[in-house]
Amino acid sequence: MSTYILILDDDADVATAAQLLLRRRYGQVGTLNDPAGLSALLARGVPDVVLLDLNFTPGRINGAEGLALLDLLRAQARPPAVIAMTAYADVPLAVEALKRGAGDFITKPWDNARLVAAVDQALARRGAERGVGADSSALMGESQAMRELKALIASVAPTEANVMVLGENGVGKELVARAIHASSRRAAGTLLAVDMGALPESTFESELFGHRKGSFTDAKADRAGRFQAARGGSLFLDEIGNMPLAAQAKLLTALERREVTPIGADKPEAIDVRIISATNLEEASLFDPSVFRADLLFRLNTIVLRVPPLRERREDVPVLLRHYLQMYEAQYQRPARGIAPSALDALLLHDWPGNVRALRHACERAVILGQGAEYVVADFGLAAAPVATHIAVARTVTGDATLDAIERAAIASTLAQFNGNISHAAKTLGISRAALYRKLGKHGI
Ligand SMILES: Nc1ncnc2c1ncn2[C@@H]1O[C@H](COP(=O)(O)OP(=O)(O)OP(=O)(O)O)[C@@H](O)[C@H]1O
Repeated sequence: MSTYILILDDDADVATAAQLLLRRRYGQVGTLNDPAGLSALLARGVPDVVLLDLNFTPGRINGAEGLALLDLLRAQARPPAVIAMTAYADVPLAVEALKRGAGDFITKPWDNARLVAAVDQALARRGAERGVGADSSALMGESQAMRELKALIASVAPTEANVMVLGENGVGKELVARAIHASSRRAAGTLLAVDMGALPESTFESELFGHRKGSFTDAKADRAGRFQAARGGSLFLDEIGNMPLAAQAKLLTALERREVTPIGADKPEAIDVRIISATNLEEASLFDPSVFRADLLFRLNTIVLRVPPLRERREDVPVLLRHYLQMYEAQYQRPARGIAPSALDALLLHDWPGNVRALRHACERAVILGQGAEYVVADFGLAAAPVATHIAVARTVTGDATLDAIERAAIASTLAQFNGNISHAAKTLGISRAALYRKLGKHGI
């Protein structure tokens, strides 16, 4: 999850200067010069930190408009950390902003080091806030598979063993990595995530191991690599299966020697990180030497955790639906609604090829688009669900797999497949429309 910082300032030059400064350190840094665009921007995603000019509109220096924006930001379901800014050393306004929930206050023109320190502190505060709720919201699900996974995490976390997390896209591998780090002895350090699949080969060494100023044309200053930056913490190497073989060799050397040599440095530096890696590759591919080096695999997979796809733990679907629907209802300030029974059946039946991430997106879509008193199947925008596992679903829904329960699951699934179109569903099921209506009545669908 990358950091998203927003700078709200009507002075485009000021906003751009802050953006250039912060972009060197943080993930995504956006600017907004017109406060009218704030609501639309928040609907697309709430930033982690907002730098808010309190004297936003030229000519209005009482700060009322800035404070109104601050209220809007603080009213979000997961409010961003706000750093208030003003061109005037206006102490009463600063105090008012702090009272209304701004976490910090700086005056313009700012000192770069002070601004960066303020953002760092804001992120740390937000991380701490997130941490409190995270344990309950992270890794939800009480299926047998999830309970076993959580038990494994609890026993593996306190060790220093390298862990490899396997699973399809969107199953929650990064959440598992975060849970391991959070319960480890390194929890006070950072967990730094690196997308190994997205690292270009040309910058691989510089990114991971760092470089010395002047060691190549773009090396304008010394730069610490991710290994050094994660010192005392954990390094999450994501998409490890997509690394080119040459890069694998360099990573292996670093892990074997437990040291890295920044480009242009004359001596190596010791590393102090725990490696948690993840891939969505099938295990068979990992054992294929043309894809992955066996010696590197051996270094990384001291412990292997497998996160099962959602279709193998359908019992977790209702709790995940509830969680994400409630989250987006709060975020988009929409009324709380229940799920129509036929929609729940269809959601349980769905194979979720995109796993929890896809379920989360489907919930967001339903909250935004849903118009009725309850959410219906069409709100979730599912692709036609393959009718594969009626028996398993019937068991999940009713606790047994009687012919009746299986029939109900098959009907619900087929209806979902055709977005509720009775004629199409009846034709596919090989019964008349009238017969289908009777069965809908019988099953209360
Ligand atoms: N058990 C869970 N409980 C709550 N949310 C979950 C769970 N598993 C996954 N998610 C959510 O689903 C999304 C995808 O999770 P995550 O990024 O951890 O998956 P991933 O396996 O690392 O994905 P990828 O392979 O695409 O990198 C995130 O928004 C995450 O919060």
